[in-house]
Amino acid sequence: MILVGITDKLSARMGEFTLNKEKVLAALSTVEEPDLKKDLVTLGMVQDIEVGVNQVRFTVVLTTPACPLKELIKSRCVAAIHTLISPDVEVVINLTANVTTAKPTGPLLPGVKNVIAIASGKGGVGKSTVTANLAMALHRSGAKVGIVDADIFGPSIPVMFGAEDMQPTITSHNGKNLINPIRQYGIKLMSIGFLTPPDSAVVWRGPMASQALKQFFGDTDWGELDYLLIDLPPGTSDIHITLVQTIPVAGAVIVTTPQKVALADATKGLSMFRQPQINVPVLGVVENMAWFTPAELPDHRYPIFGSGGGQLLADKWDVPLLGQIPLVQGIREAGDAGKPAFMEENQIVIDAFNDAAQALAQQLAIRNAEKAETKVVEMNT
Ligand SMILES: Nc1ncnc2c1ncn2[C@@H]1O[C@H](COP(=O)(O)OP(=O)(O)OP(=O)(O)O)[C@@H](O)[C@H]1O
Repeated sequence: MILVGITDKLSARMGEFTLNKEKVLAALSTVEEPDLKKDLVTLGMVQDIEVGVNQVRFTVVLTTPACPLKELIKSRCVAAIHTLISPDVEVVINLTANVTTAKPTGPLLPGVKNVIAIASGKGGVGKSTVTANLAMALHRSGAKVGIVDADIFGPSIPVMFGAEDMQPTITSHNGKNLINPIRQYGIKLMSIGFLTPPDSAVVWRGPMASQALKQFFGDTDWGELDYLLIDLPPGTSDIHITLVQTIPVAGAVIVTTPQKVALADATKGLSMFRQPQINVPVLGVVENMAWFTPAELPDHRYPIFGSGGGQLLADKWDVPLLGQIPLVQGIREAGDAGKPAFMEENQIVIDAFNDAAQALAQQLAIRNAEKAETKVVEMNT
């Protein structure tokens, strides 16, 4: 966070208006954070006010660098000062972010602010693709991001990040050996794929798989992260239970494709998080392969898997539709080439993942402001 010196005592008398820190605070206390429904001053989002001659500078600390409302908040701050103090004041706003968390600092993942589970009812709907590209979009916005590939039986994150030949190193911290996650394209990654030889069939029994997942949290040095995305196996499994019992999960995202058969499965996946003994808030639905857009006709949308399914699912469970990702050949090609499609130059793809990432970060900020502390789920199994 950039800190600027505070000149709280400086007040400048300009023509018919007085400019001082108190007046600026009073004006900004009329600006509501649209999602959190409280004013910016009460929320502690205004910092480092500096008053100069006919000019005011201050910092607005957002709840996420991926905030989709940044420009709106900025323009409302300017409008409040112009309306309540004077239209002649020059307003300079520095936007920064401090990602919020509802997670207590515990022995596991002490520096990780938000753990987000990415789940799907059915296999092959593009859950790993969505996870990889959401991670890239959040990272580009300025957030610190990691991915745990919890798809123990079919890990695809190493391939999607061109990291299948990489092996994590081990470092000793106070006598304890910790795994250093792989770092690729600015994202920290951990996957069972890094610990087993490529092409070897991994035969894991349930308890072994759960044990491996626990290591990704207990024995991995994640450092500081704003968002740790967990790419879960499709459906419902022991891995899901292990996850919520091991670490506090802030929320879940359900990835689905629009057709009826996928929705029935997605409903099962979603309802699992809503079960009282699991009780992980569902942050929303991402509809993948929402329509087909050919490279040579970027304005065309062919709803080959039907349309409106994601919205239907979201409405049924009263959660937001976070985004719709088109079926684009380049997304598949990029995944196979080991570079998430978000890094390529297809603006349609970049916009789709950016919108979904912003909506996700926004829902999480609302969840962190409204809901109780994130807890590990305790169950008698
Ligand atoms: N929007 C898209 N456009 C084009 N291809 C896509 C899209 N989303 C996913 N794919 C491709 O579909 C295939 C399956 O995607 P992915 O591996 O992400 O699915 P998954 O749900 O994680 O699968 P699994 O059930 O094996 O975990 C991959 O080849 C991927 O590149």
